[in-house]
Amino acid sequence: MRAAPRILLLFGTRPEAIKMASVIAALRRHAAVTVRVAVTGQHRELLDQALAALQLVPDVDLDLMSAGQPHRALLGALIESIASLLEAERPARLVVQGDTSSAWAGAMAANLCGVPVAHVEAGLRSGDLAAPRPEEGWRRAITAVADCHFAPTATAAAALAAENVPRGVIHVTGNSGIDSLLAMAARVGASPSLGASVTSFVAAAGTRRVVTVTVHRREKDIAAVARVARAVSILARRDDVAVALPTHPAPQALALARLLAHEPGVTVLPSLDYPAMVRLLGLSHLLLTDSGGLQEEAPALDLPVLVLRDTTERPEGVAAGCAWLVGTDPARIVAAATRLLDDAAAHAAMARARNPYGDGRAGERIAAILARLHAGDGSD
Ligand SMILES: CC(=O)N[C@@H]1[C@@H](OP(=O)(O)OP(=O)(O)OC[C@H]2O[C@@H](n3ccc(=O)[nH]c3=O)[C@H](O)[C@@H]2O)O[C@H](CO)[C@@H](O)[C@@H]1O
Repeated sequence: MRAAPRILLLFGTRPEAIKMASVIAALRRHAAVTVRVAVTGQHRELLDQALAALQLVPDVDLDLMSAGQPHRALLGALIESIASLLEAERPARLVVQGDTSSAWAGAMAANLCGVPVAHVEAGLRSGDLAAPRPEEGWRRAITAVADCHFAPTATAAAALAAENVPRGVIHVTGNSGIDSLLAMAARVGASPSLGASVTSFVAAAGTRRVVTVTVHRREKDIAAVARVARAVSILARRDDVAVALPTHPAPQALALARLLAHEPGVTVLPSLDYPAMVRLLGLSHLLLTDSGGLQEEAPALDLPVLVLRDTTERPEGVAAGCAWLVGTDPARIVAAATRLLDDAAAHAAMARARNPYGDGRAGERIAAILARLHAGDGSD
């Protein structure tokens, strides 16, 4: 009797868990493959919060994060532990997602061990190795060792083709983050107790319009964070606005929270669990962010987004009219936000623009391709 080939999915952070969840669920419906899930624990607390919200239980937990660990020490530990895991598990394929250090280390360890790599969310490029660093470099390195590339959009597929990745191994699937978002928005809509940690903020906001702000990119220097803080403090003084500031363990997010903690119109929230974040986004009038995942999610919820970065690897949202790239200049941020707060037609045009990131079925498409690729490779 032939054993079904194993597909190992590996990740370590909150956004990866959110974007892998639908791929894992869809792959588990294919009897021709055995699905194994391993987590690195790269961002322990936020990962665990997301796993719980998604009802996802990993088969293996490498638990590699430790307090005060320098990033380069984490990278070494990741390579060592993932290579040992691959030797023990002997999967037919490793699947990684996006651009985190866990994804990079997984792809490099698999290359070392001769395990083929599939990359979910392939082909994103800012064109600048320094923004975001290290993610832009990690993406390019993963592309170099993968032999199966799941591009979320035609733009991402074209970026891969321009780097000479053969067309036959590039698949345009949509972004799997939209699958999880739509599923979670439906769950949150049906259950008032889900994501209840934002309820008191929402009650206090009353009739004021909610402006949600998140900043956590590690390449942002403190001066850039201070510029964003200045812009947010000006917006928060409007009597028709309530600013929600969910934090993050990254120093940039903590610095922004410190700078805005005493502004009366700003509510600093802890890092929200995924249902609470989805509830907050659903109630927001405007989103200001440097997050990658939030740039994708906002258009699917008809929420205009101002991107607090100078470049983005997600030009589709800007081209579709769902997002404006505003950088970190306070005057520019305030002018854009003021326009969207005061000009209902401008806000409506942005909210109505078509979401370019997917239809909620990316996980199904990715799973079908992986199952087809490995259906014949069982071992005796
Ligand atoms: C450079 C870059 O763009 N890199 C991205 C990066 O991550 P990111 O920038 O998207 O990271 P975050 O902002 O942390 O996550 C976002 C998710 O978290 C939810 N959320 C947010 C705040 C909160 O309080 N509670 C929550 O639940 C939110 O709804 C959303 O789903 O890694 C990904 C994986 O490889 C890549 O895809 C991706 O390119």
